[in-house]
Amino acid sequence: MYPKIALASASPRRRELLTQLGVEFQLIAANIDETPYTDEIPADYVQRLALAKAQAGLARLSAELPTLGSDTIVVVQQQILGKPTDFADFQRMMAMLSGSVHQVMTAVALVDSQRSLSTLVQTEVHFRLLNPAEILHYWQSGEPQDKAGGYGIQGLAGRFVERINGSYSAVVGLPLCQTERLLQRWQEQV
Ligand SMILES: Cc1cn([C@H]2C[C@H](O)[C@@H](COP(=O)(O)OP(=O)(O)OP(=O)(O)O)O2)c(=O)[nH]c1=O
Repeated sequence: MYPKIALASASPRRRELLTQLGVEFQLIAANIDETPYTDEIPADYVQRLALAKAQAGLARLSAELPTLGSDTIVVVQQQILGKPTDFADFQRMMAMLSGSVHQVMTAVALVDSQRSLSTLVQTEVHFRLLNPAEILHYWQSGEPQDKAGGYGIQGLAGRFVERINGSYSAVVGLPLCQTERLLQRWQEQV
């Protein structure tokens, strides 16, 4: 149904979500510098990274395919939370998320040497209050370490989430509905 694509990602979640769409894909590594520019706003940052991942992946392919890159960030009090570097960093993040509302932004970009399409999906996530014992316990589970904002809604941290307003799959790493729409737009343009 959709053209075969390349997925420029090392994330197992993105792999699973793309499989859910029934898209045939090959994996390609895309290592990019994720440092934000000075004064870069979160929406610009996440879109720039998704595009950079897609372009880096495309550049490594031996035979060209439309290449998809994606990036997810957690934004709270105008700050971008990436992956926690250590326990102290994680504690700082949990203190900001506990009992409050934050935004999860996921950008998706699809590129080849001729064109580029992208989308940005924003979801509001409401966390209940967290206590120090469960924060320590959660860190020790090993789940927070490779995740933006230090949590996985699809895992043990699901219990912290009172409600969301937006796309669940976007929080996990790839918005299913909007990504499918992107693939449809890509095909229609040919
Ligand atoms: C908020 C949240 C993030 N995440 C994940 C999604 C992303 O994999 C990760 C955010 O980091 P990213 O830098 O977006 O992606 P990544 O480094 O894991 O993979 P890639 O190779 O594609 O760059 O956090 C969850 O799995 N669940 C959640 O609830």
